[in-house]
Amino acid sequence: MAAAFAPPLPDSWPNGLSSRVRSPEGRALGSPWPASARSAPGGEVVVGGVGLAEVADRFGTPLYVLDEAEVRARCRAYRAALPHAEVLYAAKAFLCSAMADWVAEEGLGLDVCSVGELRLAAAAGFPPQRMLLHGNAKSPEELRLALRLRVGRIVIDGLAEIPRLAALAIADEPQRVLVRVLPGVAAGHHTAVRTGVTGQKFGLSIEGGDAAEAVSRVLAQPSLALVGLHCHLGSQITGVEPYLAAIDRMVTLLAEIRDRHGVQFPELDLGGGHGVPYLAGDPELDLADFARRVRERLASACAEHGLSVPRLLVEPGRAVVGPAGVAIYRVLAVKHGTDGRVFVAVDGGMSDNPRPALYGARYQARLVGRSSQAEPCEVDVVGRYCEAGDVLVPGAQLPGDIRAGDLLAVPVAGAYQLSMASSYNLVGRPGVVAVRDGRARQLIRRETVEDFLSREVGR
Ligand SMILES: Cc1ncc(COP(=O)(O)O)c(C=O)c1O
Ligand SMILES: N[C@@H](CCCC[NH3+])C(=O)O
Repeated sequence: MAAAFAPPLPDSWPNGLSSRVRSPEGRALGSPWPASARSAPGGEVVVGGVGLAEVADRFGTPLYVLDEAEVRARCRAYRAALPHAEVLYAAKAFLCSAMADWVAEEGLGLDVCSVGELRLAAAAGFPPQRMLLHGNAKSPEELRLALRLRVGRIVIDGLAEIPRLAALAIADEPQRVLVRVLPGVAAGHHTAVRTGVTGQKFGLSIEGGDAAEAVSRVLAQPSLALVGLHCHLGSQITGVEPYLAAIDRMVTLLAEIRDRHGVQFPELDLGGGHGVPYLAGDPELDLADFARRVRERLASACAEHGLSVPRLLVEPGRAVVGPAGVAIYRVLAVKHGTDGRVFVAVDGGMSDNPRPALYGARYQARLVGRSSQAEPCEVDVVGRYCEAGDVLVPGAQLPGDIRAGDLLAVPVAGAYQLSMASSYNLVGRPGVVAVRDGRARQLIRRETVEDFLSREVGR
């Protein structure tokens, strides 16, 4: 479908990383739609030059559409904003071979956290030297594979991991490692994703002394080369302040390490967590502001302690891929409850997007592929899974004549949806299609009953 002269959606504007729309207080406000999204005749919405209703008809629903140009633009925006830093895409947000290719071609590194992510990325040709392995419970298989592939860095997450990794690594070719520290600063959209403080399973605490102890033990291992410290505060953070507070704590620790061991590290990894808008006008992390203030604070904190400034590493996941994705569902049933509530049930739900059920995450939904003059009404967009909590968009505003067979598009679907999807009710996970320059390319096919049967043994 041609998109050349189609107008932008009413709630779409240059979004995310360009941050041209601001609140009266100067905060960056985002659009939930990819920058390429356009309205087209007949209620069609065009993304990457391709109509959403058109791809839904072609590939079936539920379907996840990824705007390749949006992913690439976001990678480039990171490199432009942080030219001296190393930007590693956090694969847990979403990974497939094409995604690995785009990220590699745009010059980012890759943060992986399992054998699966490691092997998929390596098979796609992603250079292991540009990968970094995370995990609070790394298996022996993971450690061995990471060492065999010679990944760029392994992030040590606990004291017990040090002798295990050191025994597997070779002193002649020391493995580069970082130590994951809890700076005592946490932020993010839900307690389940706030990881910068004690009381949760990740990292080594500063106050309790575990972080300093880990550094001493790693330095004593000839097969490990400690290149820096790491922290990750949480996910969906929209302000810069938590990162600045973390820098202060991390640099103080770096100075203590210098005083005790006489070493200075070349790297400091601030993790990911950069927030994106899910609803029109939501706040988002302003990347330019982040880049400027983080650079300044790191320089001033290091100067105060007489340290040389380490190279910055960041690990954004959601901010690279989240706004590039749109989920498309078909309405299967509309039910009018006796209490006046209207339930619009679609052919996906909590198995392809568990975020509303897990975190109360908010989304918006939009009718696509049909124009309607009907007055908007408030409905709950629910899924098809066997739980009352399977509500995708509570209180959605949709045309009053919404009916079975209609298509709904839910933006900001690129991160932590398919990567956390399940096979609940054996419905099968949706397929993924990449759109670019008016062309649609299937990246992942829909999961089928044959896939489930193929895993059964002895039948
Ligand atoms: C260690 C680490 N790095 C990076 C990320 C990516 O986070 P986000 O997708 O919020 O940028 C995560 C997940 O929160 C993480 O645990
Ligand atoms: N899955 C979470 C983010 C977790 C990030 C992983 N450390 C979310 O959707 O918000």
